[in-house]
Amino acid sequence: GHREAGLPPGPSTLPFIGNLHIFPTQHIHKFTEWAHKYGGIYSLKIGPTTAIVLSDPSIVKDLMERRSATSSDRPRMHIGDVIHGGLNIAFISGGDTWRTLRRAAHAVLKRPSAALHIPIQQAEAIQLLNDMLNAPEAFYSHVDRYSNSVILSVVYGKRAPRKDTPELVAFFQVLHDWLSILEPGAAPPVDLIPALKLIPDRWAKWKRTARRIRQAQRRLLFGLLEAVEDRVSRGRENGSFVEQVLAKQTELRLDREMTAYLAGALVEGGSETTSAYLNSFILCLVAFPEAQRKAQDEMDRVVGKDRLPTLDDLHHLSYVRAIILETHRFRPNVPLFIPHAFSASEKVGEYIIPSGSTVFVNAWGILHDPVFYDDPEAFVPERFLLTTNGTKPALESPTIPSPNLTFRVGRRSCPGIHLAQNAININVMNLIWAFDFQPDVHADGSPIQPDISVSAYTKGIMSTPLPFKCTITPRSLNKADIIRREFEEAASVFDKFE
Ligand code: HEM
Repeated sequence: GHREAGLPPGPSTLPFIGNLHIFPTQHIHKFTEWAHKYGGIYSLKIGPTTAIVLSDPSIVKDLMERRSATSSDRPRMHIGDVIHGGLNIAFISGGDTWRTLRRAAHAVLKRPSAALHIPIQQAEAIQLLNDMLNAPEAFYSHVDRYSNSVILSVVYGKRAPRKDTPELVAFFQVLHDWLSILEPGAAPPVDLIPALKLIPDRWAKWKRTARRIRQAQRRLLFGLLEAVEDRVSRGRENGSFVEQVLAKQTELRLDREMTAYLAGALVEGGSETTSAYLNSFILCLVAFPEAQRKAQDEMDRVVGKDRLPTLDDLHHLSYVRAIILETHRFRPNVPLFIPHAFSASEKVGEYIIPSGSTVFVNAWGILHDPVFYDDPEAFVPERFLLTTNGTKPALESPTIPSPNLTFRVGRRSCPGIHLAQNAININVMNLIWAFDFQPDVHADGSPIQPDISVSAYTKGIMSTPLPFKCTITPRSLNKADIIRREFEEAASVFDKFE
């Protein structure tokens, strides 16, 4: 389609590719290059649909916060609706069902509720250290196991001690199947050409695939739910999300169907995001040894060598806090957010945004904007010691981007933020305390320069470092002993989740 009058400017129209309005296939920096050329608000025409990209924090604030009543929808995703029956909190429109799911998610994920999960997060984090000690070359998959296991414990009270734990394998197989059918080209573009939905089943393979995925997902979600109900009936509660929701079902107005889908969506939302961050953090440590050394020095000064750090220590670790924020800024893991959609048309200056347009919040572009950050392409934790937002000193811009931008703006903000931040804080401190992270070496012993460019990360909604190698060694024998001892002690926490 051509660009209608009144739309913000943008690159020439893109070819007709199914689902591109939901799953960008371009690398994130492309969206930012376009922002440099066309401005803080521009449009993309993708077939008949319009996407708006926001890279200016004051426009983001205006549209996504002040006008959140009309900017909190999600783009239509027919195949997704067929699979989850309109019950996936992250992908459905902002109507009553979403509000009910959101209220329940918030009830069990707000800051004080999230704090109840710290013991299992800590125990799992100790297993992560122990796994890295025993098989450092497999660190990447230890991190994946860690974040999958924690979220399964938090949501269902059932952990995954190994990468091949059946619940874990089944969950992520089904998740993978359903996300891959949404990828551009995997199915015909039914959202762009609604008539395609009318093609009878026998010629429409996607319909059969979608039904098969739906059935597999339901077997899994209800199986996990039943296991919790069964445990509760035997008086063996362990504080999981599903237990809390079951206990408050009437108050939260969640039926069994909604409970099952909400739990599933939280596991989906909470696993890959956390591991993406932690693996990205490790890559940054390897690529920026100077920053790693400064963080270790601070850790040694504040915590010492004879005990593991705790969450309370973070108040005294300003450089560690800065390195956490700089990792978010430098390589945000959800760089374009989950696309929103407008439920009514809106005017921005002289532009008209039609109802139904997709909106991408270009968090990557904002967090790399030289107007706000000195030397934005460099990894400089010190910027967060200079100013709380890491932005240039004495900025007079009315809207200075917040480092929390990687989690939230407006009504669809990440409900898992507290759980995620606790996980990140615990693990970052542990890793800095425990190990040296160094580049992998060539056969002759010379270091292999780690690739920290955006092409070392996945494209699309999630930006995760592609598997990479590095050398991980404990910083002392005593620390290795402490890790082994703490791991044995963690068994008493694990007991309740096995
Ligand atoms: C490093 C970790 C994480 C990051 C960076 C992150 C970031 C985000 C972002 C950017 C969004 C989209 C916001 C929007 O569209 O406006 C989002 C949504 C969401 N996140 Fe997270 N998240 C993380 C961890 C988690 C965890 C641990 C959970 C679950 C416990 C979770 C559950 C969700 C859900 C359910 C949504 C959809 C909300 C809705 O559409 O109403 N996330 N997250």
